[in-house]
Amino acid sequence: MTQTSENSVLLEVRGLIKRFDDKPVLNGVDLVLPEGQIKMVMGPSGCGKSTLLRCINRLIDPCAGQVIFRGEDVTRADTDVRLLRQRIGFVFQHFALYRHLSALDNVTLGLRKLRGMSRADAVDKAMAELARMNMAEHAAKYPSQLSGGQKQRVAIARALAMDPAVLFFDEPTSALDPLMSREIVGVIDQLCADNVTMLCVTHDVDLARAIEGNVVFLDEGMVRAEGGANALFEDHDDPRIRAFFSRDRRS
Ligand SMILES: Nc1ncnc2c1ncn2[C@@H]1O[C@H](COP(=O)(O)OP(=O)(O)OP(=O)(O)O)[C@@H](O)[C@H]1O
Repeated sequence: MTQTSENSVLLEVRGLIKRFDDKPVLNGVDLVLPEGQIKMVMGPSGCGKSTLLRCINRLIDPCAGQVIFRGEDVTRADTDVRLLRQRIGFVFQHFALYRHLSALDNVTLGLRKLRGMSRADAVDKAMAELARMNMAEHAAKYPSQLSGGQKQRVAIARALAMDPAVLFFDEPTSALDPLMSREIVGVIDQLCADNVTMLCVTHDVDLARAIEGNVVFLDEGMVRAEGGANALFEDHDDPRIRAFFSRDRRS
């Protein structure tokens, strides 16, 4: 890990509140993500992790609080939501690749449709990102011909190809067997070394430990603890946090 703590702030969440039909889900979440760093969001099922990601990229609107993205309040009504989403690369648990497109065309699609790139330029850019993910030799294959780990590499290449300011991961290893999970842990570790800014929702204790990133522990819609992954797991004095991690270790 070569990340430093001196970087400027890319994303700041201030007092974020979200209710669904009067049911509180986020109860005042604060979070700071410096440029070039990774933050892992962990916590029990239903504590609001995905809701937090969706509020930040305005797939849903928070009830109160602010999201400051490179100094700009993107919760304002006049925010250019399309531009905001272009600055956030999203990597999903189940890859979300188009089955009828090759790995290469899954990556070129956004470059051509959203960026208006020529086919030749899009292919150059896509091949560079696939090579970065060690997937160049599989570029012509369709998702059904790829392993889960390879599909996730293509999904990451697709997100990176759009030159996002930050990558959001929503459970990037949950759909993978242990061997493929380790493969993706290696990829994320490499992105950390490359100073890619990342916000990663995960249940995967092994991922959080291996990456040694900063962990935000969310419970009942609030940040209950924050710190280095290994320190939180081993030394935290809150029994709920210890219970969470010991339960995960057995699963
Ligand atoms: N669109 C919605 N309408 C109503 N309730 C919702 C909606 N989206 C999420 N919720 C509720 O909000 C709570 C938090 O959901 P969320 O998916 O953010 O949790 P999570 O921490 O990501 O869970 P998991 O770890 O199981 O994925 C849950 O009780 C969920 O049922």
